[in-house]
Order: sequence, then structure tokens, then C-alpha cells
Amino acid sequence: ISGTVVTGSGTGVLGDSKTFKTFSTADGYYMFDGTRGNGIYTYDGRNQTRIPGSLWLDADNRFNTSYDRAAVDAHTYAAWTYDYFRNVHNRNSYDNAGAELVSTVHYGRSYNNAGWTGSQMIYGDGDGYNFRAFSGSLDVVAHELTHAVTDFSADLIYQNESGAINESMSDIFGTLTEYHFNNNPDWLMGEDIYTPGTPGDALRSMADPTLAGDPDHYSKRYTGTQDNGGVHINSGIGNKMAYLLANGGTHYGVKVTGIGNDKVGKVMYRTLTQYLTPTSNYSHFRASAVRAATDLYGASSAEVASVKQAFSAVGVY
Ligand SMILES: O=C(NO)[C@]12CC[C@H](CC1)C2
Ligand SMILES: [Ca+2]
Ligand SMILES: [Ca+2]
Ligand SMILES: [Zn+2]
Repeated sequence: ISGTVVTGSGTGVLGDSKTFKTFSTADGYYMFDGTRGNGIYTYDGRNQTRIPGSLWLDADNRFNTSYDRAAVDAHTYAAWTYDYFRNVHNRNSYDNAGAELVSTVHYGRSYNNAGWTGSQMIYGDGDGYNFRAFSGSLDVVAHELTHAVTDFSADLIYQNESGAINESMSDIFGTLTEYHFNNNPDWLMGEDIYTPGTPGDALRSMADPTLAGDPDHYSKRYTGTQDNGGVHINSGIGNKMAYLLANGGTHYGVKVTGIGNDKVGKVMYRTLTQYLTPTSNYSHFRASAVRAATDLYGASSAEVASVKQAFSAVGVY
């Protein structure tokens, strides 16, 4: 259909105001952003599980009803995450060829999860107690889109150690995106949508994975079969490593000199897109990160030394 790119405005899940690109047509205003890659499309799942559902259409380009909120954030945060990978890592969408970013909100009924289906993002509304609408958290949106980046690069198999690294990469870039936009940034995951009645808690902490019962050292890794072999559990090892690499600290007696968020982003992005493979384990993750840091900063650089320290601090060699 023919139309023009315009700017819409609305209210997000947390009640905050934001603007985003929409498409003005004879039918009304669609949540289609034609300014990024091959487009960003946000759909209404209408509390069913048929995807993608119907492209979000609004009569007046103002998105301020409670039902609109999940769509406002899915659409806006998809654009912000697109901008993060484009402007910071020179990657044009998850396939580096401008792939359309498709999101469905109001997926299912009180669905307490979000995900990357292999071709689009889906966001549940949450049950209102354990979670609220999942697109309301920038780190979650960037977490999901990073799964797509991973699938189109290292393609880490989603089980056991490769799956834990897959998950950790999503938490790492979810957090780095949150810092990039200075969106109440922290090293917590999902704090904006987790237990709306309880302030200050989160789904996971990268600074201290043990708060969620996850390991912060390789010697404490989960070796069972739950959670695809602990992909959301052993991600704590990579998360703690990244936290230490960015911020520094002493962990189990090992001192790490921090290199800052931006350099962690560069090292992790190069590790993910140039060196990791589908079957990489944590030991190969260390070797890959050392190679990436060596490429970027030189073999005798402080950055390479810090990468080695960070992996040693979580018991990975
Ligand atoms: O880790 C995840 N998926 O692999 C989460 C769990 C809560 C947020 C939505 C989906 C992140
Ligand atoms: Ca409206
Ligand atoms: Ca966060
Ligand atoms: Zn994930």
C-alpha cells in the first residue's frame, strides 16, 4: 500500500512517552518503520498464538491506550536495537543485509515469556504479577534480537555450553544496548518487566549470577538436562566474565582490570561474528575472545590481558 513515513507518539509499558516511525496511509497509521533496513514491523497478536497476527493499525497516530503500550515499546526498542548494531558495530540488522525486524505483541494469554522464533520476535503480556508486558524492557528486546544476530553468525547450538554462551551473548548485548541509550542502565536483566509489584529485583544479575542461583564460576556449572542443559543457568559464567571485563574486580582471588563497556562490546561482537562456531564451549569462548582482543588491541595490550584475567576469574581456560 502507498503512504508516507511519519512520526507517531505514544506511551510505553512503564507509562513513559516516546516517539517512533509509523506509516501514514488511507487506512490510518501502521506500525511500520521504513527508515531502518528493509523495515521494522510490529503486529498485534490479539492474545492468540497465530503469528505474526495483524500489522498494528491506529486511527490517529497517537498510541496512548493501555493496549497500545506493549506495541509502542516493541516498535521503539526494535528501532533502538537496530541503531545500536548499525551505529556501534556497523551491522545492518541481524543478517547484516537489512532483514526486516518483525515483532508480535499480545502473543498468547498472560504469556510469561518472550522469544525469537527463528524469524521474528514474540512478546507475551505476562500475568501482571510475575511479569508485565515483555517488550517493556529494552534489555529484553535487545536480548531477543541478539539471538537473531547469533543465529546469523556463530549460530551457537542452543544447548549445553554453546547454548549458555548463546544466552550470555544475548544478556551481554541486551545490557550494552541499555547502556548505549542510557536507559536506566544496569547489569540486571528484565528488571523493568519482572514482578511489577516488587521494585529493585530482576530476572538475573550479571554482576552476581548467584542471586538467581546461577553459577559465577565454571567449577559450579550445571551439568544436568533441564533448560536445554542449563542455557539460562550456565550463562551466569559468561555474564560474570563480561561484568568483570567491563567493570573490573577481584573474583575468587583473581584480579581483573576493567576495560569499559565499549571495548567489551567490540571484543564480544568480533568474538561472536568472527570466531565462535555452533559447537563452541567455554574454553573455545576464551580462546576466541583472546583472538578478537588481539586483533583489535594487539597481543601485548592491556585489553588482551584483561580478557585472560576475566576468563580466569570465572575458572575458564
Ligand atoms: O532469557 C530469555 N530467553 O531466552 C528471556 C527470559 C526473560 C526475558 C524474555 C526471555 C529474557
Ligand atoms: Ca490512537
Ligand atoms: Ca537491565
Ligand atoms: Zn534468550
